[in-house]
Amino acid sequence: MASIIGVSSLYPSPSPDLSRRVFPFPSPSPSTPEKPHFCGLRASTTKGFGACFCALGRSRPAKQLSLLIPPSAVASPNSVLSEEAFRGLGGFSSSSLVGDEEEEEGGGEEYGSEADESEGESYDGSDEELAIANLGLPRQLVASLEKRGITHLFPIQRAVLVPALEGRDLIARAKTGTGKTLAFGIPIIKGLTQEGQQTRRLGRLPRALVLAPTRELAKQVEKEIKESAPNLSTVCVYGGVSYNVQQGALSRGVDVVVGTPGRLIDLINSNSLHLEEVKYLVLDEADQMLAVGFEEDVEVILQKLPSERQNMLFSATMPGWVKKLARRYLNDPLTIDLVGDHDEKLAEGIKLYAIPTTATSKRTILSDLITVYAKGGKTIVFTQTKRDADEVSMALTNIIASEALHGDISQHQRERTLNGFRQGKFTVLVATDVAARGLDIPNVDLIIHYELPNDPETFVHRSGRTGRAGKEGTAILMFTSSQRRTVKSLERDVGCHFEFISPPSMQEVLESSAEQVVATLQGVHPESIQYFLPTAERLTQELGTNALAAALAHLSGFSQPPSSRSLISHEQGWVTLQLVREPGYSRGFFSARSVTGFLSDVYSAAADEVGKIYLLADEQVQGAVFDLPEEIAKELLNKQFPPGNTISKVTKLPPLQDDGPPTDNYGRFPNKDRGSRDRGFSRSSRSRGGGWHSDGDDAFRRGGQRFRTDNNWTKPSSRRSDDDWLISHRRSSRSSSFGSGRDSRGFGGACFNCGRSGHRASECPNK
Ligand SMILES: Nc1ncnc2c1ncn2[C@@H]1O[C@H](COP(=O)(O)OP(=O)(O)OP(=O)(O)O)[C@@H](O)[C@H]1O
Repeated sequence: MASIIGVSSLYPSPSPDLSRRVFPFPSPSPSTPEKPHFCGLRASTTKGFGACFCALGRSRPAKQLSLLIPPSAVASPNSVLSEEAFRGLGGFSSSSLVGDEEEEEGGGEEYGSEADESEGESYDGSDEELAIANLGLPRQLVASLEKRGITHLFPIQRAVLVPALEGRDLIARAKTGTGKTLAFGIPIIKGLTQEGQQTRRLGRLPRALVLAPTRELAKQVEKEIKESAPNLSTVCVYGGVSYNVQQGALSRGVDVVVGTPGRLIDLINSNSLHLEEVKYLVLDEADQMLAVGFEEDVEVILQKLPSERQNMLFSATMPGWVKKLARRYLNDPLTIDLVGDHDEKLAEGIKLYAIPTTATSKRTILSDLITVYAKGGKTIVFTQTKRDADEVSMALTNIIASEALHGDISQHQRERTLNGFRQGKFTVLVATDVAARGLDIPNVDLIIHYELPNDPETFVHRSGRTGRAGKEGTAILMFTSSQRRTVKSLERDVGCHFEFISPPSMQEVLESSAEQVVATLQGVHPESIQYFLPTAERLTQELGTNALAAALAHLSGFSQPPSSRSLISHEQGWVTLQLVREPGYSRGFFSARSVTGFLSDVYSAAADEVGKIYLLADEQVQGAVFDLPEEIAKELLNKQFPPGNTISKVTKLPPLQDDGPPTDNYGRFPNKDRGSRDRGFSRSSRSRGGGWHSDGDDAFRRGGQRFRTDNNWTKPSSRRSDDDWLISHRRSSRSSSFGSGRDSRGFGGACFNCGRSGHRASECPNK
């Protein structure tokens, strides 16, 4: 028999020899997520690369699908016949899809004739043909899937089904949340179920083995298989928990074992797990096995398996080790790639935003983003380090219920946390990348990359925790100004596009908070309401709608008025003001120095304390916005201004010149300072780990984490002074430019009177 190695998610293959054919391809639409349209095949094979044409089942605009066959990843010319993956479902109805009910229960009535007719022909998929009930699958399987709302195959499931049922070895890749688990699960469940009751003896040895890189993923695969096939015995083995329960389950007899490599090896070595009857091997997230240092363990396990088996390998990328695995352990594998090399790697339905931040403003912005963008739904915030995950979660807890998840948390607590999050007991999970891969948590609305991920793959996997199974979701990337280039690289590498946003305004935060409170109020039990009616009536009489407004304010967490907040840095206690100079009063070139000069003339304390200054983008109007501490701003607004100049507090930022003028060294931070800081952002400083491990027995096995020097992909520690730089930039602008004694020799602004730099208006020679 052949072997199946697992299916992982997606990612652009680094292999330069990957050839691509692009085909119109329907994908699950948010409106009908459960009914993706499938495609048949009009094959063309050129230079050994398989290709298929997928015909749309309806008139929706076609999406692009590519079927990629990297020659280096496959074992023989045969295996590049990837059109096999999309052969009409009818093509195997007479053999592979023979319903086991026919054999076991005399059923199997629902598949056949139509499919038979399409054998060997192009296949124009339709809802009917993708209906799981029509595929001759075990009735129990169809019923349990239907119970979970799974009635039609997803694309990767469709592509894998035929070759898998024919016993082919497979290498597969598809986007996040597109149903890869059932892509291998359905054929395996069918195969095992078909073997009949006689194999269900006590103490039976496992016939299917699924390797997963993390405990959480292993648990999830186990859950998916258990729920789909309650008739089979599925056991999950992983580290961090006692051996006894797992050994007991294995000894009672098992059909499917799902596990992480470390614990699997321990159980094999202790004679608790015997692999000699394994017929199906799935290697899920194969490239991640490499990334967390499991390559040796995986090979040890593969060598212990019977040679007659079917292998399915799911891998987002094809690093050398995965290719070597495929060559060494797979038999003539068929490669199915539903991601492609150049297309967007993110699942559809994920809306992407990017937001510039600084280290100090991050946390305030974070809670506001969650309030405004998650709208009370589930959010996962990804940090780079375990410490950050703890700290961010702690800081959030005062505002929104949140929990941390990372590798230093005990396995039991990790499971409790994940369950609580799944069940909606709290709405914000702050996690390291331990949660980035594979976790399937229903209805996560928002992903926040609190720090940039280490590489594009991690970005895709983190983001892929939302927008699953055809649903919609939002991902927001927080970055500092020096990480702009990395954000651009990310767009290029992932084939995505960010919409750049500003921090939510206080108004938006207040409105969203109120909306969420209103939604919560709608869930209050009518009986509870009765208890409070008399008080509510009295309050309404006394205070009118103010009573309700006060309740909303309190429940929104705004019992006290919101403190002022900069619109530029989003720091609390700061206010953003706008200076506008009327055209008739122009004194030539207007720059940030004009602002500092103006301030020093009007109220020197303001010049001392001014934060970032941005010029207005409006060519017709000379002006700028700038930050001041709240008290100083109040004082300034009470001053008399020279004619033609207005200063006002703004509640929304006007259009600004991008990043301010490049030569702007208001506050004396010439670009060379920035450059030298950037140069300090070196490879050697990037040594700290990302803070997660995948298996307690294999704690802190890691390796393979990569970073790019070409476009600034960062290791966790690269956060170091990047953010600090921004802060010191502004703070030292205060101390160095406008330092003690306000010595005019140290004056870094421009004269308000003549516009030249180096002196104040009071000392202007043209006065
Ligand atoms: N045909 C289907 N119809 C409806 N829902 C499905 C279907 N197949 C799978 N699902 C659901 O879609 C969700 C995502 O599936 P799964 O976790 O297998 O995705 P994945 O591709 O492995 O994602 P990732 O790459 O992130 O690991 C699961 O909740 C699963 O139950």
